[in-house]
Amino acid sequence: MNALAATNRNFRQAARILGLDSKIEKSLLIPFREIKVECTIPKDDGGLVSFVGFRVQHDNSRGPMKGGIRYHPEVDPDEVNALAQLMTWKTAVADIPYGGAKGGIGCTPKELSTSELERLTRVFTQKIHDLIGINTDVPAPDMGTNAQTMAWILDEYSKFHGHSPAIVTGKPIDLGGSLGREAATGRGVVFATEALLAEYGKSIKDMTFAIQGFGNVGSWAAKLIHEKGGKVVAVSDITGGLKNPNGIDIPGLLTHKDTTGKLANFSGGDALDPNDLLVHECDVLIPCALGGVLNRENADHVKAKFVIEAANHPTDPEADEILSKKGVIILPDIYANAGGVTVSYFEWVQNIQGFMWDEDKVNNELKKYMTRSFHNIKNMCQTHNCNLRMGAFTLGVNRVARATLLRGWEA
Ligand SMILES: NC(=O)C1=CN([C@@H]2O[C@H](COP(=O)(O)OP(=O)(O)OC[C@H]3O[C@@H](n4cnc5c(N)ncnc54)[C@H](OP(=O)(O)O)[C@@H]3O)[C@@H](O)[C@H]2O)C=CC1
Ligand SMILES: O=C(O)CCC(=O)C(=O)O
Repeated sequence: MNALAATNRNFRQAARILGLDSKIEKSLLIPFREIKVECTIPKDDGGLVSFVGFRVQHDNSRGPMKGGIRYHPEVDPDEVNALAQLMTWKTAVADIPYGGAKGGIGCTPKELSTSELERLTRVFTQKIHDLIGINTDVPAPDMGTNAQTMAWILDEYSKFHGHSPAIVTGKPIDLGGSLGREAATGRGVVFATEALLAEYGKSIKDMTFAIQGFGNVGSWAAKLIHEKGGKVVAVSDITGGLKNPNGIDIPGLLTHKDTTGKLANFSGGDALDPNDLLVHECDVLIPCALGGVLNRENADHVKAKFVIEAANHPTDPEADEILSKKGVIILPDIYANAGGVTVSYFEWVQNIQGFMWDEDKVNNELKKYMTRSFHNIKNMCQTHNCNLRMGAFTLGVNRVARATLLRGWEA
């Protein structure tokens, strides 16, 4: 089942639990707008190369649409659609005044030079600049993009609309980015994990962790877990995996990845086949890379007792069912990774106010939002006798449906 079919299925199940009117259900399934653009750029060697870029704006009933832009070879319209819809439920679960959107370009960023990436980002921005805006649709980083990508979008957008720092979040601090945004998704994952473990009388220091992906989200999650006394026993990126039953030296590994660009060849552990990371012995598994990685092929072999979905849509519905039957507790993506968009919201607020918060304020507010959402999800689980994924979906869908109804349909 592809990401869109899986996301639609979860949404429909939540709609059924909530007894949602079928007309509202249908209107929430159809995205507000789907944009597909051709992006041709000159290569450094003088040749031309063409890419396809997407921006799907799913829903704006609760506020401007919000979501990252992904650069990855597997970006396709269905996946972007699913990720945009997930953003709508995520912003509603976090109770921040946004709708949902997502963008992407089908490319392999590691095969492009910095100048080629800059040209590609600028061409994409030229094609969509009149369809995004600080009160309509605010992009941010996702897989394969970063603060520099946001700086190029800000600059290109500002050529058409005047200086507009609030047009993107996750931008460099020097251009109005928020302190704490770079770490926010990983930090939110840690706050979410703490809230979940507390329900079982456990804390991070009692647990062993396996983390798939060591980019923005995975590396920050690993660092913060390590600082809290948790034992990270396995990690992986595209280049390979690493295991150490006594706990990996995460600060050392971060330095190694910074210097070499990869996890491979780090001396503080044994090599691990990256495909085995998800079924490695641990208490808590945190996928922080691609979608669909937990599926019917591997779900039955997962050893973890808890799965924290830091990636978007890492668990397909078949795996969801297998893991639930095994008693594995899954903290769903639309809550677990909401720390990023929550601090994006703080960044946007700071840009609009023209006033910068200090990092402690950002982190303390983030903890408040993550803790409050966890308790709201738990209440939905109790009310509807459902698991955490359906608790989060019903919470988000209900808020969006209420906003949609209140706004009405009069032309
Ligand atoms: N950035 C954010 O604020 C947010 C991100 N997310 C989600 O978190 C996930 C990760 O995003 P982010 O950290 O930003 O992305 P990055 O591009 O910074 O990092 C992605 C990481 O995944 C690794 N990776 C890719 N494919 C594989 C694979 N097959 N096996 C193992 N590792 C792999 C990459 O390896 P390598 O380093 O070798 O390239 C890299 O370490 C995505 O699902 C994203 O949608 C969710 C909310 C917010
Ligand atoms: O920070 C944001 O606006 C969006 C982050 C994102 O793309 C996500 O949560 O999946």
